[in-house]
Amino acid sequence: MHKLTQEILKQTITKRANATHKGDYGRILIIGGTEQYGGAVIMNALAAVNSGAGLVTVATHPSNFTALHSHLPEAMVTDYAKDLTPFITSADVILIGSGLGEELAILTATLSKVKTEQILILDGSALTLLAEHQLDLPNARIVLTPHEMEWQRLSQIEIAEQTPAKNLAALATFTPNPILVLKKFQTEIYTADQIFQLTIGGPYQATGGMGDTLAGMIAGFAGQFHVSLEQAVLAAVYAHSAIADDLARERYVVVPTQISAEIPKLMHRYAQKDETKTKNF
Ligand SMILES: NC(=O)C1=CN([C@@H]2O[C@H](COP(=O)(O)OP(=O)(O)OC[C@H]3O[C@@H](n4cnc5c(N)ncnc54)[C@H](O)[C@@H]3O)[C@@H](O)[C@H]2O)[C@@H](O)CC1
Ligand SMILES: Nc1ncnc2c1ncn2[C@@H]1O[C@H](COP(=O)(O)OP(=O)(O)O)[C@@H](O)[C@H]1O
Ligand SMILES: [Mg+2]
Repeated sequence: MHKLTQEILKQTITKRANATHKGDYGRILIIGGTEQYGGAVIMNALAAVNSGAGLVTVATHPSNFTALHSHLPEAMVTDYAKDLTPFITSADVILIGSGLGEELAILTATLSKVKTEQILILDGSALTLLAEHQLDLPNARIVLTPHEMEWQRLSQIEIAEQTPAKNLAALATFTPNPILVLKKFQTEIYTADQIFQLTIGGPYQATGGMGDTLAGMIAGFAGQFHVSLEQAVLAAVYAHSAIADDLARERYVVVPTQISAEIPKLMHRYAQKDETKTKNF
């Protein structure tokens, strides 16, 4: 198992070229947020925009539009119950599932429209629905972001039995082969043949919305950095907990929206690598 270090951020976060525009930094479509769980997509979107995503559209229940815009006027919105085909077609990255609740039809319609070259991140309720209804994954570049209970539902491996060998074997049964971000204390990231472990982060992150924030960061990094999907995912996972650790030096708990507010500062430090060699992150 490879331990993740800040090297992943040094390798991934680079200075932006001057002659670029929002179209160069990823078109992200976020789908989720029932009436009850609107906060989940707000946290996805806050994280994606603060990670540098060029254009973010949120397809959600209309009751969430005003709250989303009051937090984030940068995001566009659409009703998730309408035909999302044009939004799906034009997206580089689709993140579906945070706060999606029981909206199975929205999930299956999305899975049927995703194209091979697109990045599809499945989080939260999408993972539970996948497991409950034994849905097939579409042919796309897929990232699964379950916590241990969601992975138990998907893999049928009890939490106490979730060893690296068993997790890899379960992952091999998925087609196409996804990247698995198994979230917990010391999150593990599984690719087809390698396992990476996060050794930073801690229980000050145990707040609802922390995973929604991570999913938005993965979307933002994957849409923006021209590195492998695996590298973008690893960098987002590391950055999320590096910020939490830094904030936790002066806080008992770190809340998800505080993490999003700090993302541009962390990215700035890594883009200025040579001036920050002595800093913690
Ligand atoms: N403000 C919001 O709108 C929020 C919406 N959320 C959404 O709510 C839906 C349900 O997600 P939940 O995760 O709450 O519910 P789940 O029922 O999927 O999982 C939570 C259960 O798993 C158990 N568990 C065991 N190991 C765990 C681990 N390592 N990490 C987390 N839980 C573990 C918990 O004790 C709990 O009983 C998702 O779609 C999620 O995105 C949550 O993100 C919370 C915040
Ligand atoms: N004790 C802990 N130590 C380190 N990280 C934690 C701890 N508890 C939670 N986290 C992190 O917080 C996030 C929680 O994700 P998740 O359960 O999906 O949250 P939510 O769905 O409420 O947004 C994951 O990234 C997880 O690794
Ligand atoms: Mg979650």
